[in-house]
Amino acid sequence: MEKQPRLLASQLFLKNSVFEVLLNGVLLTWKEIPANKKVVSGSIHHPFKVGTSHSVSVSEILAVRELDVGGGTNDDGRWQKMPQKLTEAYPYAFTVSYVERARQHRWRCSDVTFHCSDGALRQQWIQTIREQLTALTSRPKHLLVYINPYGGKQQGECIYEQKVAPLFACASISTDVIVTEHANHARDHLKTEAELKKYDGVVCVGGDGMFSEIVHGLVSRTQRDNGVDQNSPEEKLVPCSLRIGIIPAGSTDCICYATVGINDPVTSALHVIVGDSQPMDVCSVHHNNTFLRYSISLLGYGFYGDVLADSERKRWMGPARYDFSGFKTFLTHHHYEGAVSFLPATDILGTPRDKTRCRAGCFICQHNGQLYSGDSPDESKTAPDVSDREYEVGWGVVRGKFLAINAASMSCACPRSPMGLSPAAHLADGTTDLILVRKCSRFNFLRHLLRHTSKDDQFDMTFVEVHRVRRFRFTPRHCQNDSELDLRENGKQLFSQICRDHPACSCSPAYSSWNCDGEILPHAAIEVGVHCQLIKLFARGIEEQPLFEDLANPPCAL
Ligand SMILES: CCCCCCCCCCCCC/C=C/[C@@H](O)[C@H](CO)NC(=O)CCCCCCCCCCCCCCC
Ligand SMILES: Nc1ncnc2c1ncn2[C@@H]1O[C@H](COP(=O)(O)OP(=O)(O)OP(=O)(O)O)[C@@H](O)[C@H]1O
Ligand SMILES: [Ca+2]
Repeated sequence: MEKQPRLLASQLFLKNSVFEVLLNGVLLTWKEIPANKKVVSGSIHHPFKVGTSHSVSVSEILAVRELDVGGGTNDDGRWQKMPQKLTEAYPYAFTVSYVERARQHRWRCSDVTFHCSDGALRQQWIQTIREQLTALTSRPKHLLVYINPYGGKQQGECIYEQKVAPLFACASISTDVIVTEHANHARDHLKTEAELKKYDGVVCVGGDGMFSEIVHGLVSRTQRDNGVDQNSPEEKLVPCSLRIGIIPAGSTDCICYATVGINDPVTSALHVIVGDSQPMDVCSVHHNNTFLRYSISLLGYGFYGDVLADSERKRWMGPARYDFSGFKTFLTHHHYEGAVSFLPATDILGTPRDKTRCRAGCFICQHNGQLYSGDSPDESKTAPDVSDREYEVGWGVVRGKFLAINAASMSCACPRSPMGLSPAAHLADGTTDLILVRKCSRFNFLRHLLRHTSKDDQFDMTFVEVHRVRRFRFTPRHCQNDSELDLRENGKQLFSQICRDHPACSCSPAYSSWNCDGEILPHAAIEVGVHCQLIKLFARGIEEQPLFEDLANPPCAL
């Protein structure tokens, strides 16, 4: 028989008033008792004050602890402003720490301290709250944390020590912390050494690149443990069981921003503590039946590939390198020729031009996710999920000259572009939005880019098309499979020589590079498949925000 949550109701002191405090297994509620109804003596009354009421979901309580009123300070050393009369009459106190929502999806840790005259009553409250927190089985108890000391503004260690570690300690989460010593340290440790059974999740402190390392480590380890060959593009991959938390300390932080709504370390730490879970699609990228990389946010050829390639040489500039290289790449205005073939997702709900957005508890992700990732018990594997009907409808092909070819598996919202590259994309629907920006004038491309910073539709332009797809391939013009790399190198040398000789000419090099979540891929010809809900994050998707906050950011158009 299921154990009934214990119900507790008491009159307790909070600040200078008496409150009716109720715990029912779902909510902790405290409501000020009007002065004329108070039954406890010794309070300092405010007879004309209207009673206030607060509610906190038990699932968002972080911790409860005793408070030593006599000592005058609480656990973290803060001075308690209690009138002496009250501390004498109600010397037993306990503090509940809980999640409080602030503006723009920010979460904060708030404390409320209740006082009573009876030590046994205090123990009963503390014990009952702790029992109800223990019953929340989705909460992590032991985490493996990787810190990239060189991501973003190189603040990773400091952010973790000052903002995150104290919250984990408060919530009784134990951690093993590894400060990485080189690139791919976290990936390789996860892939081969880490004792994953010990942990309830993996947390990375860094940016999208650091997150990508964790995904590669965990996904590769899971496939190896289950005998799945990553080199086959058709292979169904086995989903990872451990959730991943991201404490943002990078330059773009797009995965964090698009799954939480803000890149704020405290908010992310609180999502980890309450044990949130957000499934995410992962794209696998192959070249000639050889696995190259996974992508979770952006696969970009042309503009975003060139921005990244240029910005990697300017890491010393920190996050500003992207603006510098972005401006330079915009002026360069190179286009690239090739063919994009793609398999449209036709059996799903939603299109890239929808006005609705992927938000916490997204119905479209739930619906589309169930189509192929199999809720049936014998279908434990996830897939490059394509229905028979979708195969019959078949592949489309677009050939031409492109300024940019982007595949956004999620919105790619980030502080630079709060709506993202594809505002209606979904985190976990098993598709990616393929955005093709054909060669156009600099002015038109600028109009397109600018729309990423407002609510205007960046796809509503004649030279832009967008398709929601399950799989796609790109073949650059002149590509001959085996000698592609040679061609790329020779091509680059040839073109850079020509352009040096003719600085005024507007010719473009034959090849760009793929930007795969901030890493350069070594091949231009690639094949991509989406694996629906392959990983899970300690997040819940962006929560709807009150209307008044939305109206604070009116759109602008060019
Ligand atoms: C006129 C202003 C237009 C602003 C348009 C901003 C669009 C920004 C869209 C950002 C999408 C980010 C997608 C996420 C990619 C991550 O997996 C990856 C790793 O972190 N980050 C980047 O590749 C980092 C990519 C960073 C790209 C920055 C591009 C900046 C373009 C600036 C163009 C300036 C033109 C000005 C002409 C007067
Ligand atoms: N100790 C280390 N020394 C050098 N590089 C590292 C180290 N640890 C991780 N890295 C690499 O640093 C790269 C960048 O890290 P990260 O993603 O954290 O920051 P960023 O690139 O500034 O931010 P973003 O990816 O959000 O744009 C990653 O590709 C990662 O592999
Ligand atoms: Ca998706």
